[in-house]
Amino acid sequence: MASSGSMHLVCDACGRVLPADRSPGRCSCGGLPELVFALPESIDPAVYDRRRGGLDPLDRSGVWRYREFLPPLPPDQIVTRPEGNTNLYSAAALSTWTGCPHLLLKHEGENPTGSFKDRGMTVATSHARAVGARVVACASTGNTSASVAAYAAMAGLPAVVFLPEGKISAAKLGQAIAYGARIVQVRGDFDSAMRLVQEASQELGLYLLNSINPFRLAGQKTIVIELLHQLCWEPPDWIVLPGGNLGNTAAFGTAIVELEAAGLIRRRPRLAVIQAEGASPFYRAYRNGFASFSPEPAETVASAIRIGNPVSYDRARRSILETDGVVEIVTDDEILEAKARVDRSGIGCEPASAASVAGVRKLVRSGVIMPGQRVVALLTGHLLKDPDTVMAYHLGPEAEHRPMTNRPVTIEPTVAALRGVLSDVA
Ligand SMILES: Cc1ncc(COP(=O)(O)O)c(C=O)c1O
Ligand SMILES: N[C@@H](CCOP(=O)(O)O)C(=O)O
Repeated sequence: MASSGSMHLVCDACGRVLPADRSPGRCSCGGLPELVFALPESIDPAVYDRRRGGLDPLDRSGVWRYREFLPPLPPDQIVTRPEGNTNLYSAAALSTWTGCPHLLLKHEGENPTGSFKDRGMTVATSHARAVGARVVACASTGNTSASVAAYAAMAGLPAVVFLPEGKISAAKLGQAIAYGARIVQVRGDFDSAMRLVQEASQELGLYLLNSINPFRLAGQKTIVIELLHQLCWEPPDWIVLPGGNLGNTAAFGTAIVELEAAGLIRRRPRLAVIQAEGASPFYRAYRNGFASFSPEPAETVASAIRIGNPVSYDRARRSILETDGVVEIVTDDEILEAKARVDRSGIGCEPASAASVAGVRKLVRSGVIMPGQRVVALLTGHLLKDPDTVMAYHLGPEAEHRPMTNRPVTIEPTVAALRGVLSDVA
């Protein structure tokens, strides 16, 4: 690989050097591969302002613009749409509902395939191409498979995606089908699909594109880098994000430490990771002081974070410790109400994303987040990712007990009939 000389992989458990010229998998000791490359000791932030307005395809990407924090890969192998450049929003109704006046929402659903996964996928797929991978693969609750399928198609690589049968949204399945991935439905949950794909990638030589792959995490660091750039390098007090397989939690901690070391920020924002109550192994470990960790069966309406054995548990624990972070849980009802409110604000998101907004509200109510603090909550996926949940919320059997519901009406094609249903507004 032309420009990989200054990069290598080490096991984060035993320190062994691992090969960087193939799919980065677990070390034989079970540890996870960590990327090591030269990071900037200091950097003039003006370089990023200049690149933001540039025409170079790498400068236009909200990932590759920050390439000083990415592993060196041959530019001619880079697969990019481009990604990132996602907006920060405020909404008065959400500030009121959460009790957090200084709340911003960073919408990662604005990425090319509708979720944050594209930020990691551009880096990992480029590495896969640079090392001559023949087939790429992932296990997925839906978003990773959509992103893998799209980036593999752009790279001209076959993709195999392992999905828990019947457990991902039709919209996400439709994306993977449309982009041309080979779909393998596994009888079991996401965690069993994840186990299978790790075994299969070793046995069959598939290049693994899940977040166990540190090139994925390198790309996902740019969510934090870009948001701090948008805030003129003045960190918020909190960054609040949903936690599933915990790749983002891992990547965010690394990004914060690296940005501080490079002199771009002078203090660390705290991370608050929000899990669904029914899929909360990380929360349980946090509550026992990280003394032990046990995987558990997972169930939640937020299918994207229906994960009971997160691969990046150890990395994420480090991020919480390094940022004085917290982990909290929210119920499915809280997630659904938060989603309805984010949707009604005109911003919209998928259910797992709304966990972060529900989490802000809970953390304000418990006094962990102070009302005067500046908070950025991450919206991880687009509203259109999960229309089934929208329909169930607004039209399903529970609808009449839910806040913010919106039921379509059907009328005869006459103005008189219309008057009858619009009398409160027209
Ligand atoms: C929409 C969405 N939100 C949140 C998550 C959780 O992110 P992570 O696995 O990085 O914890 C996922 C997938 O895992 C996701 O697809
Ligand atoms: N929600 C994820 C689960 C897999 O996570 P990954 O970050 O390890 O790929 C998905 O969309 O599949």
